[in-house]
Amino acid sequence: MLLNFTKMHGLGNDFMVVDLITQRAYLRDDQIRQLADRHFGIGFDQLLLVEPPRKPDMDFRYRIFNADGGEVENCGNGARCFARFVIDQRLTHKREFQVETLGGPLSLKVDDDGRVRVDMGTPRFAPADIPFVADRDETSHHLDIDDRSVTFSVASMGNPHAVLQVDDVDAAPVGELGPKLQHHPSFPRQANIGFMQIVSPHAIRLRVYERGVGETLACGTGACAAVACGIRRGVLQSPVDVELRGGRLTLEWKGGETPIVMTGPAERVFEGRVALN
Ligand SMILES: N[C@@H](CCC[C@H](N)C(=O)O)C(=O)O
Repeated sequence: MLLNFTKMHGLGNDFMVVDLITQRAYLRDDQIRQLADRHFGIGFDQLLLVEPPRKPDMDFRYRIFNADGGEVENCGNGARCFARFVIDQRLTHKREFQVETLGGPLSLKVDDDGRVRVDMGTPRFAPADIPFVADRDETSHHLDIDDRSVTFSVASMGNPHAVLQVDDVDAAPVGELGPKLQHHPSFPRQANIGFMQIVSPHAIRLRVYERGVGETLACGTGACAAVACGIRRGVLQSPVDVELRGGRLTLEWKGGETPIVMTGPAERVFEGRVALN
């Protein structure tokens, strides 16, 4: 069968977006891995599926699959692309709408300049919510990896994150320490590993080694987790500009039970049609 799709990106974190409202398809995890392959497939970090809502108060169901074929709870850059996609495809006439994800509901709003604001929900820090194996909810945790003690904070944005503070993000051991911490048994569902350099209380630089993908050019939920952990530790103040390898996001968080709000771009790259084997 032939499947219509749109290739999009949010700051270089790239997506295959599939409308499953006007067409029907089921993608197996081996098919997702093949499509995600940058040499033998289309190439993407995540597959985003646009589906009808299952709950009456929601506009759409937003499903996310990593390049390794695993379904995940949330994707921030994907949420902005999702919002642009449903408007461009005329699947809604609204500029502001609610979507259900595996990680909970999100509110999306497309501004007149095309940038998208996403209410990403309330960050959670309790170890059980990540999930992370620890006795207590603390702002910093430690693990021994290869004979050195690694210090980090943890947060859930629906999906699991660990955030390490580094002096120079360009020199950070993202490709070496990222996978080791990500697969540590203390993270039973693995985690996305962020390396954060603090530039000022209102600006950070960030690289993220993502679960199910590896290092990406940007991670929206990783940006939310880094800012939330930094504000909770008292080293950052809202609003915070987050410079990722693919560009910049703005994050606002008033703390406590309030939602974290992310603003950034969403770009269409091309339309295509692919045969599913
Ligand atoms: N790139 C995303 C996060 C995608 C999911 C993540 N890899 C996970 O496994 O939780 C973002 O922009 O948030």
